[in-house]
Amino acid sequence: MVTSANLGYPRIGAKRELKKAVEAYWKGEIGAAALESVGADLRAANWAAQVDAGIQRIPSNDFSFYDQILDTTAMLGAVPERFSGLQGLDAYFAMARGTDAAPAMEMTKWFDTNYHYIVPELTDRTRLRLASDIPVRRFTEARAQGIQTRPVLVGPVTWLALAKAKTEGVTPLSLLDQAIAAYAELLASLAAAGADWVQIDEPILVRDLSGDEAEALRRTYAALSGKGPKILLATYFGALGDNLELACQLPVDGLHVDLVRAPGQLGGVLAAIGDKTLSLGLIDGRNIWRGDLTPALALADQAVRALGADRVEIAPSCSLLHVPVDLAHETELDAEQRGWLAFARQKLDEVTALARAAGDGRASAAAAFDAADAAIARRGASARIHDPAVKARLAAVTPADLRRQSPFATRIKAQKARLGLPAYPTTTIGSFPQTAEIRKARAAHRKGDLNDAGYRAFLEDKTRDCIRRQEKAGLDVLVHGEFERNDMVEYFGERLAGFFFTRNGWVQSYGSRCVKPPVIFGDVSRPAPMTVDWARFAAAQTDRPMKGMLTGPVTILQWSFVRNDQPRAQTCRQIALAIRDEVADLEAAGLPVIQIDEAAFREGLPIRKAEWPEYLDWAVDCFRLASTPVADGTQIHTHMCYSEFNDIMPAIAAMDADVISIETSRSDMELLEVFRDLAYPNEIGPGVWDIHSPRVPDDASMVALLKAAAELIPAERLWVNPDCGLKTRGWPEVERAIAHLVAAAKQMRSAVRDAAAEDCWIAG
Ligand SMILES: Nc1nc2c(c(=O)[nH]1)N[C@@H](CNc1ccc(C(=O)N[C@@H](CCC(=O)N[C@@H](CCC(=O)N[C@@H](CCC(=O)O)C(=O)O)C(=O)O)C(=O)O)cc1)CN2
Ligand code: MET
Ligand SMILES: [Zn+2]
Repeated sequence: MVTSANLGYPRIGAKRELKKAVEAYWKGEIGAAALESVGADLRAANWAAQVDAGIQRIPSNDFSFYDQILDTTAMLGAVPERFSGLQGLDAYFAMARGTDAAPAMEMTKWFDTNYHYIVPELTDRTRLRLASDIPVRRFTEARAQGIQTRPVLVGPVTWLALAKAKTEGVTPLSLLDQAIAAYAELLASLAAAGADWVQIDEPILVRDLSGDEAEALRRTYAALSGKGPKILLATYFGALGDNLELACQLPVDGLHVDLVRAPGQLGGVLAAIGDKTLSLGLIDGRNIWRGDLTPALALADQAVRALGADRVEIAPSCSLLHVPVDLAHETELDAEQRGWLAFARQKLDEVTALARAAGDGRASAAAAFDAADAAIARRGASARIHDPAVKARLAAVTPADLRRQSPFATRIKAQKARLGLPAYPTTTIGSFPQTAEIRKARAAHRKGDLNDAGYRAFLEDKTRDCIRRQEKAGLDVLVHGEFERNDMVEYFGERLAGFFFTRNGWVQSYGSRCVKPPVIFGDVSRPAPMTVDWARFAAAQTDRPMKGMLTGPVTILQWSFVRNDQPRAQTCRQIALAIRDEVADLEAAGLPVIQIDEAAFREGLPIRKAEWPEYLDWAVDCFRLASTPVADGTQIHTHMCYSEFNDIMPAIAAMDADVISIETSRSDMELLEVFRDLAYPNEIGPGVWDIHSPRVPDDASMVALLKAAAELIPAERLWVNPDCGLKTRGWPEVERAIAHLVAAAKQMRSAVRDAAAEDCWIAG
């Protein structure tokens, strides 16, 4: 028999129950017991759905109130000292979100996904130990419901590899022995509780590994094997590549490989796997397209022939955390498009159909296979996918379309003359608080309870108010606030041809925050301007420079579910042309500054270094294609957040934006050393306010960050701005923080003036 398995299920709930409960807990509206009970209900419902689908290996401990890496950090007792006064859930959430007394821990992207994890912090005083038995409690909880689960653990080597050492001389791997001891204790408890298997995720096996990391993997699994339940080592998001032998030789009982991203690795894995069980990741856990079951079955058959049915499992490529919960809730999609899709719940059915067919022949799951074949064929043949005009326009793009008229040194003079800004100009990243009132109005408009004129008037009011507040605070370059946007990608998806979107296709992005990625199914074009009306309206409300606000092509690509019938680069170029038209229209409407956000530029980087140059080439070209149709005097900004940028600085420079605003405040400006070392030529706004935390920084802390920045970057090239947009914050904290931000810029300006006066004095 071939076994059906799952690696992880979305925990937010089909109706985002977890988000609502967690946010209610933060607001003090419900207590810890009520929150725990929502968590228990979600887990029970998820287990039931998997039993119902016929999944035989069902995960537990894939649930989390915020993030599974943070859970592991707490489990290993690696709570940073600044949170030591807090207990239980309050300590846990404080680590993620910060408190007035203790800044939050860093947050960054999980491999190449739009999921963010909380970065573990290690110091010379960190002592790892098994500080929590949550995985055992979850296992027992499922058992009480009659379900034998396979607990999921983040692997110790991946956890350490993602951690950041905060004191000199500490390297994460120096804590390996402590981690191994904690995991050994945990595995023993799981075995005692009745667990026969555990799944340990070591996705770092698809990265370029250092020799130390490879050695750490060997040491860890030599120590953990045979000490408790059987171990399935899970790898995903890519090929094992040069780590294939290593992965196959580790003394574990099973190995999971991603055959959606890397189908070509099956032969090599079969040759090297020895007597392990092999879990085949055949259903795409990163996209929403209906599975192409026939070629997947060919791979499964190959594995069964080589290993025998009893040693083969069929699974999604990775945890289903990265796809929406259930297509059943999409009642407004047209029948054709609906037939193209599979969300988490549907993917479970695909897994069981494949497992049955791999064990008992295709005929045993004929209906599922015939339906899948027909759906795939219909999608390929759909007339809605192809637009000859888009293809022709793309073919006609020339190198001149990728260049500004003049080099930066010339452009910046024209821009300075036009904008007349002070030193250390202040601005924000675009969005202002998306209050409950705004979301309610948008929901009412969508339902038809608020008509177009009423919604428009409401938004005009909010926009005017936002501009007044920015003027009052004394900001230099203003924004309109993005109140008309549900999300910076979904809004554009809704206005571009080649996209459709879902009503309830939510995916967790970080903590309680979710996104509803639009679906790119066909050639992309812009039927009409998307932002020009609002930009023009906003510009007319003030004498100060107004910044037009767009999302860039790479970010729209990265945060959508992308068609899988042509290379991503091709799709991205089509989006770039659409944004290029919008940029030209904003310039024609008189906007002197246009920001093109590329928040996901780094996230799109392939996991393997060997694939970086190709990606960076087309990603930079796409940004340039989108951003270059303007005159020298129009200032192009870009914005990036939430990533480690150090290793892609030359590409960021090659984008040639006049100004880049970039997230830095949680990492103490260390990023700017790279800007300095590379002699980054253009202007930079290093974020001085961590907007992902409710904590309001004072002006002194911002001045300290700016002084650190001014040590590294010439003052005349520095801007003052937050780390990211303000949509998740409330107005009271925003008003206080922007007042501090403007005050900090003024203090820096007076320092510039004093220095200038001193120069005069010396010269005189
Ligand atoms: N796509 C994307 N990826 C990203 C980011 C991003 O901004 N967008 N930023 C980074 C991550 N940061 C994020 C920051 C904020 C949110 C966020 O605020 N998400 C909102 C949803 C945003 C949204 O789509 N809002 C819609 C729908 C809101 C809603 O829930 N409406 C209610 C009704 C209104 C009500 O009564 O509250 C409903 O439909 O039930 C709107 O404003 O219209 C949330 O979780 O709550 C997400 C990610 C990286 N990745
Ligand atoms: N302009 C966007 C905003 O301010 C950029 C956000 S990047 C995640 O919200
Ligand atoms: Zn941002």
